[in-house]
Amino acid sequence: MLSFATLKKDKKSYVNVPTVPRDHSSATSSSTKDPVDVTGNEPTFHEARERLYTALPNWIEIRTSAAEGRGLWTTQALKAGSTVLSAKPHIHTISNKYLDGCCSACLSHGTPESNLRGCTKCRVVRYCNSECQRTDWSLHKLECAALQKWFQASENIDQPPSDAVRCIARLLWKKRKKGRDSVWAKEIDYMQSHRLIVSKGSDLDTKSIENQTQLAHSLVQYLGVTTPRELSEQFGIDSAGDMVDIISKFTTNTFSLADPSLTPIGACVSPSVALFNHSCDPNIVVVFPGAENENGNKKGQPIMNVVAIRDISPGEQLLTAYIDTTLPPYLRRKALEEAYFFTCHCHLCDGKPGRCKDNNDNKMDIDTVATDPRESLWCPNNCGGMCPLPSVESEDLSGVSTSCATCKTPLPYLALEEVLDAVRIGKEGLEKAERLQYTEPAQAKRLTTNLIPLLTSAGLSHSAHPLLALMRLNQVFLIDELPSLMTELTPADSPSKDQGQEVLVSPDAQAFSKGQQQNAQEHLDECIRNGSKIVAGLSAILSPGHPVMGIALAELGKLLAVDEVFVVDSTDTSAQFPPSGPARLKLAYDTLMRARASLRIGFGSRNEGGKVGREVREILVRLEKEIEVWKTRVRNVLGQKTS
Ligand SMILES: C[S@@+](CC[C@H](N)C(=O)[O-])C[C@H]1O[C@@H](n2cnc3c(N)ncnc32)[C@H](O)[C@@H]1O
Repeated sequence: MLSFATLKKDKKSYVNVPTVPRDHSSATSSSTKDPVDVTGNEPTFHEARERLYTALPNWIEIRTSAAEGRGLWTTQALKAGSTVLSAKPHIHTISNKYLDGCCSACLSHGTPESNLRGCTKCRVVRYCNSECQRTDWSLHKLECAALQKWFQASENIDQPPSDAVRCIARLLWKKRKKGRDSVWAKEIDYMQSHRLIVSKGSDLDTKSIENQTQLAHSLVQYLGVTTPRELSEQFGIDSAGDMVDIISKFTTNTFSLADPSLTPIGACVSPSVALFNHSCDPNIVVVFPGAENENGNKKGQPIMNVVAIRDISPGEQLLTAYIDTTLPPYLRRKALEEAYFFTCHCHLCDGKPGRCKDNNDNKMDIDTVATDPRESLWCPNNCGGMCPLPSVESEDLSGVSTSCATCKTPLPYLALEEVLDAVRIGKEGLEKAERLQYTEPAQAKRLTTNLIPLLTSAGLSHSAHPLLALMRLNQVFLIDELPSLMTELTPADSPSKDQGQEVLVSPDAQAFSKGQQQNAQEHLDECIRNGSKIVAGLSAILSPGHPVMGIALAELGKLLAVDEVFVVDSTDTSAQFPPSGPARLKLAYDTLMRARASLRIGFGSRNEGGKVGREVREILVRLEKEIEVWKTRVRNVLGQKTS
């Protein structure tokens, strides 16, 4: 997902921040109140403010509140799809998993043709070309030496240090290069740290302390310093507290670096962008338009774009989501408390969907509270409505009942217990499949494939957790395994009549056996069915302009636009999904039109919906031509019949 998500998995933090009421009304402009005592450095944030955050346009105000610290407010109206700001991250790193496949400077994915060239000294990072290598050299030369030493230190080590260690090291090297008094360094110094909470925390969990200690040790080893004095002189880290501070700043303010299809490929830090606070119903998103963006930004300079995903009024706070907002409230709350030390009080978290006790611990009728699509069941009477599902984790469920919010048909108590058991099994299976997806993909795929029917037959809606997450993971495997037969078909081929059959067979597909053709078609259709359920699930949760929505629609539209192996030559395709022939082309066209509209918001209209938006536009042009060919063919057939 977007935002800070992936790195958080590596670095569970220690204590929960005390719950504080959300109080925007008390937010003050930065000119009247300093925010948090972030560093103790002089000058104070208030004095330094004038020189800092030049990436922010002047119509964005920094205000502070007791509950949230600093945040950003707009003083002007913003249209959905408008770019709020473009910032060059202070630092970025490609994660270990993508080092071989992405250019470490401009983030472009390597292709067999482009052949990313590896650094011949460290043999860890890769670049598109010498221009990208040059752009990164001033930092990579330090990194390169550190990586070589890292591998020399132990023959058994064949992995670079963790993503977090590599990113913090780049940050410290660059800070040293820029100078401690530079604006660049001050912006880092003034980033929010939870050092005080962390240091005071009495109920730290041991695993987190171990992780943090391990991270600090690896960092010191990687930086190549051997004495506290070196650490202090070279990097301004004078004590263990300072070390906690820099790690905390990093984990609190780091964004996932995503490619144009939203795959998280690394981490980056931008102090200006880090000033946006969190909401589970965000009005802005942070996206990375890729190397060739509309501003003519040169390769080798990744850019973060902050985009409004709905119309925003003057005076509203600009809020992004730090976590996956398709998760149900109890999981979002846990993720935010563990990683960011706050309890979210956005309207979705305080709306109490899925709860069966009120704030005074009184049992409520589950159907009297709003249905959260993330915790919902289809109506047992099939009226099309939904029943709210109590959260599996938190509450005493004895005697709790639920019924359809539309027709009020109750779900029998025993059935509810069975559903909740299925949800628990699904949750455990999802966690396991997520852990195994890179190391043992076949097992991860098997898990998702087996659990989806279990949860579907339990009545979970497409948007419910963990069904939606399982379908999304399963789709990754299905698309990966899309038979080569499908991808080998050239898009412009038009099907030809197979003698005496009710089907038309693509000429390229004729090179394959009938069985292979059937399997390929069935596999493609399964991907399409799964993709359309994912789109339905996401639509119930995300705003139409959310980039995740745009990418899911684009993926589905592209699958529908893949040439069929068999085209069912029948006029009655109403019962069949996905449809075949012209009906399928039409559905592909409509889906891609929706994708385009969504991408033009989520990735910015100025940017034509990003790289995927531009791809979609090209496919639409091709589909228009194909639809025209079908129409002409139908006109010709009709003409022959009447003459
Ligand atoms: C990336 S920083 C955001 C900027 C930060 N408020 C500052 O003053 O620099 C993330 C931190 O801001 C605070 N924060 C962000 N969103 C919040 C929210 N909705 N409620 C309470 N605190 C929030 C939390 O302390 C969190 O760890």
